[in-house]
Amino acid sequence: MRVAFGSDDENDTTRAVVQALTDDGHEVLRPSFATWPELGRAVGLDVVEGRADYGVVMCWTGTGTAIAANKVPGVRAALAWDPWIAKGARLWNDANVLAMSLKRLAPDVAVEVLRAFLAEPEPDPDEAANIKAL
Ligand SMILES: O=C(CO)[C@H](O)[C@H](O)COP(=O)(O)O
Repeated sequence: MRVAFGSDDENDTTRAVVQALTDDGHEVLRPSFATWPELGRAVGLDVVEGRADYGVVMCWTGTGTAIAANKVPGVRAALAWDPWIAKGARLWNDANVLAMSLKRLAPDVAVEVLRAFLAEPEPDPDEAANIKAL
């Protein structure tokens, strides 16, 4: 898949996420930005304008980039910190952008969260009306 990735800082966790995307055969897009609000918007635009299938945004907390991405119409960004939350974001919310904290997730946990998010191909049809109402 094509995954747009942006992070406002770099550490072992962000490097592990990018490495996992590459190892898993995804095409990684790296939009340019200066600030974390721009980062969320740039990744969100890559998704809604069709350059990427999914987005991954990271900042110290994950929250700011999630809010910024969610300001882009059509983006459903979810802040996730464990694989179950990430899976649920895809399954029950049809999230198209994953947001994670680069400070609070260990590299192996962030990679597990990432893989859980990208492994869930289709939302639960029972949630279609709720997702449409978002
Ligand atoms: O977590 C964040 C936003 O939610 C940012 O990463 C954190 O606030 C640091 O930003 P800056 O380097 O611009 O001060």
